[in-house]
Amino acid sequence: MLARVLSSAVIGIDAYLVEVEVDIAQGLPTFTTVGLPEAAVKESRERVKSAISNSGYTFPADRITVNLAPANIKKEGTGFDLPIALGILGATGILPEKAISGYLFLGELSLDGRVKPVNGSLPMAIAAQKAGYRGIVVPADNGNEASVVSGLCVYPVRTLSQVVDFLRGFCSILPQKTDVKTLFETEDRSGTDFSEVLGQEHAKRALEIAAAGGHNVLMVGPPGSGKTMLARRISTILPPMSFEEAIETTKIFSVVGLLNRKQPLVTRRPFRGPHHTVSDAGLIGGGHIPRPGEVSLAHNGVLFLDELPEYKKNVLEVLRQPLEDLQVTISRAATSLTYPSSFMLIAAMNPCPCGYFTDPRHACRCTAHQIHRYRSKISGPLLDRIDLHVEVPAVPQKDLMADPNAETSAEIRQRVMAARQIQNRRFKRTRIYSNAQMASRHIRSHCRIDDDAGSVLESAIDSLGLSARAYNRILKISRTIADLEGAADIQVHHVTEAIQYRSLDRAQHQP
Ligand SMILES: Nc1ncnc2c1ncn2[C@@H]1O[C@H](COP(=O)(O)OP(=O)(O)OP(=O)(O)O)[C@@H](O)[C@H]1O
Repeated sequence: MLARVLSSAVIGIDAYLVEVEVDIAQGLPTFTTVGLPEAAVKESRERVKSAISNSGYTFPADRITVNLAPANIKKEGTGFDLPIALGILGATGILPEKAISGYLFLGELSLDGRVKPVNGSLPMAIAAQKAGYRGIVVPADNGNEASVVSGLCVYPVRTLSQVVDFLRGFCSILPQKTDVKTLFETEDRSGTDFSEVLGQEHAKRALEIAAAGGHNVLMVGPPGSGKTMLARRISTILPPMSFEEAIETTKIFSVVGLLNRKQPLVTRRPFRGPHHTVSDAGLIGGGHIPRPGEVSLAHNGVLFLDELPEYKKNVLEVLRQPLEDLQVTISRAATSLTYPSSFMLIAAMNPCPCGYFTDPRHACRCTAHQIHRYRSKISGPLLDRIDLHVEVPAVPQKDLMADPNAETSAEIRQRVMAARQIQNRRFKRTRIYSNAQMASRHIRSHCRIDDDAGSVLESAIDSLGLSARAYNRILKISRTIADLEGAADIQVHHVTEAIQYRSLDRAQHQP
C-alpha cells in the first residue's frame, strides 16, 4: 500500500516542496528512508514509531520504505516526522488518501506524539501558498510565524492524534490569522534614542549622513567616548522596514531558528554585534549544510564590529564579498547557497593600541610604529568599502550635562527619510537603492560638481594626501549631504563637509 503526503524543506532561505511517499509491503519488519536524508531525518523513524504507538495507533510490523522526492536534494531537519507518520497511517488505511491531499504538513514528533516546532516554517508557508495548497498544518509554536502569509489557511496543531482526528473530520481546528499591520504598529522602538548621547554633534551628523545614504561608517575614538552608544542608536534613525524587507529578514531568522515566537515578523531593523573572536564561518555563514552567518542576520539592518583591528585578518577579508555584492555565496562540496546580506556596517576602533592617542586627558603610551601597525590591520580594500571615517573624541566634562534641546531620533529620522525618498526617485528602475551603492557610471551621472567644487576637491586630494580612491567616496557622501539639504546640485559646502569624513586616508599618509 502506498500513501503520499506533502511537506517542505528549506534551501538557503527559500523552501521547496517535498513529496513524502510511504510504501508498506509484506516482509520482515524494516524501516528504510531514501531520498538523501541527513542524520536527523534518518533518526525520525525512531520518533515516528514511538509517536504512532503512544498515540494509540498500531505501528505496522511490515517492510516500510519512505522516499523523499525530489531525491537529488539533501534533506535535513526534523520537520518530516509528522508527514512520515501521516504517510504510514495513510498507507495502513487509518487515514483516507483524500483527507491528506491538498495540505502541506510539517512538524517534529516527540516520542509521546506531541508536535514540536521546526525551523523555517515561514519560507515553507510561502512555498505552500505559491503552490496553491488549501492549507498548511504546522506545530502550534510555529502558527504565528506561518500565519503571516496571507491567502493560506494555517492549522496549528499540538499532537499527532489531533491531526488525525482533524483529517478524519472528528474535530475542527480554527485556522490561525495574524493581522500583519498590528505587528508593525505595536513595534517597540527599544527605548533608546539619539537624544541620550551627550555632545558628539560631529559624530551624530556623520551617522545621520550614513543613515541617509546607506553608507558604511568607521568610528575612531578613545575608550568610553560613546562609540557603542552611538552605533546602538543607528537603527532608530533608519527608515522603518517595509513589509518586503521584514519578510526577507524574518526568513533568515526563521531558518536559523532565532525567531521570537511571540513576534513572528522581524519589524525592527536587526542590530548584530558579533564579538571579535567570531570565526569567518560565524560571520559570513558556514557549516556542512551552509547556515546564514552574522552578515545575513544583519540583513536590512546594522552590523556593528567593535574594536575592528582585533578581528582576525581572514575574518575581515571575508567581509569584502557581502559588502560588495550585498549577498554571500557559500560553497561546499555538496551544495552552494546564497544568502542576502545587505547591511550597514558600523565599525569602531581606538586610535591606537592603548586607546588614548587622541584623548587630551590621558597620556598615550604607544610608539608611532605601534600605532601604524595597529591601524594597518585594517586593509586598504576593506577601508575602501567604508565611506565615512568619523572621529569620536572623548566628551569634554562641560558637555556631559543632559541637553533638553538635544534632537530626538524621530526628528533625525524625518530628514533621513526625506533624503531616502529623493534617492528612491533617482534610482527608480535601477537595481540600487541608495547613494552608497552607486557604481562609477552612476557617480558620473548623479554626482556632477561645478568648477568651484571640483577645484576644492582637487586641492584637498593634493594637500591632504588623499588617495585617488577617496575621490569617488567623497562624491557619494557629497551627494547624500546635498540630498539631506534637498539640493538638486552638489555645491562647494557639500564637498567641503564630505572631505572631513576621509580622515583615515589622511592618517595613512601621516603615520
Ligand atoms: N556622549 C555620551 N553621552 C552620554 N553617555 C556617554 C557618552 N559617551 C559615553 N557615555 C557613557 O559611557 C558608557 C561607555 O560608552 P561606550 O561603551 O559607548 O564607549 P565606547 O567608545 O564604545 O568605548 P569602548 O572603546 O571601550 O568600547 C556608555 O554606556 C554611556 O553611559
